[in-house]
Amino acid sequence: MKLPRRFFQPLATGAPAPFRELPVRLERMIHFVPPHNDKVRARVPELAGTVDVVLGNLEDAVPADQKEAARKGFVAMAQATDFAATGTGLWTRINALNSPWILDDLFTIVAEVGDKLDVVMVPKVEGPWDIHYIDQLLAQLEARHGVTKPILVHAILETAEGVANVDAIASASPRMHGMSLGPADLAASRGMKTTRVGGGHPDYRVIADPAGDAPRASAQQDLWHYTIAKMVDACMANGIKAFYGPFGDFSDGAACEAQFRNAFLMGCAGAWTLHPSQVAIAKRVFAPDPAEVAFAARIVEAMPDGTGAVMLDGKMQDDATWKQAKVIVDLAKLVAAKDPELAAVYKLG
Ligand SMILES: CCC(=O)SCCNC(=O)CCNC(=O)[C@H](O)C(C)(C)COP(=O)(O)OP(=O)(O)OC[C@H]1O[C@@H](n2cnc3c(N)ncnc32)[C@H](O)[C@@H]1OP(=O)(O)O
Ligand SMILES: O=CC(=O)O
Ligand SMILES: [Mg+2]
Repeated sequence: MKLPRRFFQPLATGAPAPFRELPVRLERMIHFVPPHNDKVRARVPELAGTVDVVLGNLEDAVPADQKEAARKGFVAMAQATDFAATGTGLWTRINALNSPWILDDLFTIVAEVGDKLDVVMVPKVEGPWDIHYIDQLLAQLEARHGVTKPILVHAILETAEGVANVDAIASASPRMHGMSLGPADLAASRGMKTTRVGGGHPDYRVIADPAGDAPRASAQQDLWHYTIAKMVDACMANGIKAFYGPFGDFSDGAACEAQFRNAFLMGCAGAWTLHPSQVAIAKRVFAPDPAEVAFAARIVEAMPDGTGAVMLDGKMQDDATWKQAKVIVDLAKLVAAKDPELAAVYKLG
């Protein structure tokens, strides 16, 4: 374990000091772009103003013979657009630590566009040792290339070992931005019997006790509840953010919305969008419900210093519900600052 006083020291001479607090940013969706696909890449300047984060994906879904093209495409798209002008985050997902591509990914990207990059998403993180490696390497590259803003690290939780080590991953470095659930790789790693990317499974259900000859009610359960809860606790305990990852069935918007909403209600800040059709879903889900915002605002107003007990519409409010209300009001303010339509609906001062 590193000494507490050394936790925030830069890991290389000349590297920027790590953030003490995460920058406050609205990240309802992390929109995946395949940078080797010229047609999709050409849409990025227009797309950038409509999503909270644009991520250039270099890992899975990029064929092995296109890895170099994806890396070059990412550099080109990072150079072509001023993401900061619209408050849009610029992220990349690098290849896994055991792949032949990761060094070229980081060496090229930090050298070429390190000053524009907000977050590096690291796949298949197994334990804190993976984060320590990336942390050190990024510090060396930041120092070499004069990058002045620290590049953050986002881990994908997608192996059984990673889930077992989730707390240690979340607290591994001040560079940690957050974590995303990777249901496809995690399902494979755990030996789960599904070919779906996220969402439920019709055979994962509970069944009511028999009652004579009546048909027995049964209901589908959430395969991801346990892991999302574990991830949210690990992240929030360490002051970083939790995200739901991909939902693979683009034809089932309702199921995507239900999966995203469960994650939102459980504490996640956002989810991945892999297709333009999922962006509107994420915008709808990861902004608080206007009626909840109005009620939360009444709680905050009724308890100006956040202490005591009051009744609102027959419901008891106290210091704890004031904190719940603050979560909703603070998020609504963040959304309103970016979305004039919701700002008009929320009517927050
Ligand atoms: C499962 C574990 C993981 O690792 S998930 C993360 C890895 N996967 C990805 O990053 C996939 C990202 N998405 C994609 O590459 C594409 O959406 C794929 C899956 C290839 C489907 O594309 P396509 O067959 O063109 O779909 P489509 O005809 O319905 O597209 C309609 C128009 O939208 C465009 N589009 C598609 N995807 C994106 C995207 N991610 N960002 C921006 N634009 C996108 C298409 O080019 C198409 O455009 P147009 O209407 O023809 O001009
Ligand atoms: O990378 C994401 C996953 O689900 O696997
Ligand atoms: Mg994966």
